[in-house]
Amino acid sequence: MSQPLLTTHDLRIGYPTKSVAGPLNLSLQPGQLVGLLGPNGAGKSTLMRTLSGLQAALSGEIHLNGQVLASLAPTDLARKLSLVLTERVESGHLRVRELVALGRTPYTNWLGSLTAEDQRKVDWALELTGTTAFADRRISQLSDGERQKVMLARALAQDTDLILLDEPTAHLDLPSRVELMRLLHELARQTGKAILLSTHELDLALQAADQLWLMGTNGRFAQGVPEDLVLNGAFERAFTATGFVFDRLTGTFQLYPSPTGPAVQLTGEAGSLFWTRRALWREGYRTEPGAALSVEVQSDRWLIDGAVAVTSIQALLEELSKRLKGR
Ligand SMILES: Nc1ncnc2c1ncn2[C@@H]1O[C@H](COP(=O)(O)OP(=O)(O)OP(=O)(O)O)[C@@H](O)[C@H]1O
Repeated sequence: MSQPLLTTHDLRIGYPTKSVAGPLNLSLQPGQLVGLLGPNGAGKSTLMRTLSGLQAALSGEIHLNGQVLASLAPTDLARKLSLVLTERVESGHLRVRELVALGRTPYTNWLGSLTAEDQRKVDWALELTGTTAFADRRISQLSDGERQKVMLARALAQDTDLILLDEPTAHLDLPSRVELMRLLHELARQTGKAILLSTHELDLALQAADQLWLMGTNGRFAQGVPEDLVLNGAFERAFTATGFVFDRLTGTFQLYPSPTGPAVQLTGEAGSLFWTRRALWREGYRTEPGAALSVEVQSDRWLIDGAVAVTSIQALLEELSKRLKGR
């Protein structure tokens, strides 16, 4: 494994009146997408602000490319690390290319004039984020998803080894969230940059991130490959206080974790089985092997007690309800 880009050493984060988490001994590798997850108030923003130098650590050290972060001058820091915050951009009157070019500020002279190399980096950043087509539009004329990609382009134009994004998917619809996560994953791979993003998108982060940093309540912390954290229970523990039950089999949180209604034996084809189980649980049915009432999921139908076939989950629920009333 290559040298870590960022490490923390017994880092404690928080406020003069309140310690939020620590001691944290973290490490971030180049070329990796890392998802920072945790319930509301766990300390994700506090950690992001501390790692980006916006907020002082309570104690401990952060090393970036082997240098102590707190000792770096602002311009040096801006050449090593870029930060994309959730807040809407104030500069709506700027055109996309102008905003992305602001990413070159740490490299330009006091007049802010761009060299050919700066222009090349801006073009590269627009290209990588798929924003070249609206480079001449004003920021105020973009959708939230487009604007978020432009903010990412600005961070790329800044050409730092580390990019931190605080809830980049916050205002986006599902397709845009999926697209942005996929883009971030590809960018980490293609550019060798380390990307750390805080998010509430548990499902997407589980799929896209190379590593997860899990912040639980009470300062609990775990890091590792997402699947390891699911299998060793750390993922569930980070969210236990939320009152939801995490289903390791499906990687989802259960809204109806322990139904107490009539038992159904459920067998059959995997894909439809998942959705059938979900509908049965919502209606309060328990799914148990050997139950008197049986449902077999076949490719295009559901067979009840080996005899009656229905062709939709709605019809299945109606039929089950009828049968139970008749018992
Ligand atoms: N300026 C502050 N002074 C004191 N405590 C603060 C301050 N800002 C945040 N906190 C507290 O620090 C803890 C962590 O907050 P933080 O905003 O980092 O959590 P978060 O995980 O980002 O939450 P969310 O998911 O809701 O954005 C919370 O208990 C919060 O109340």
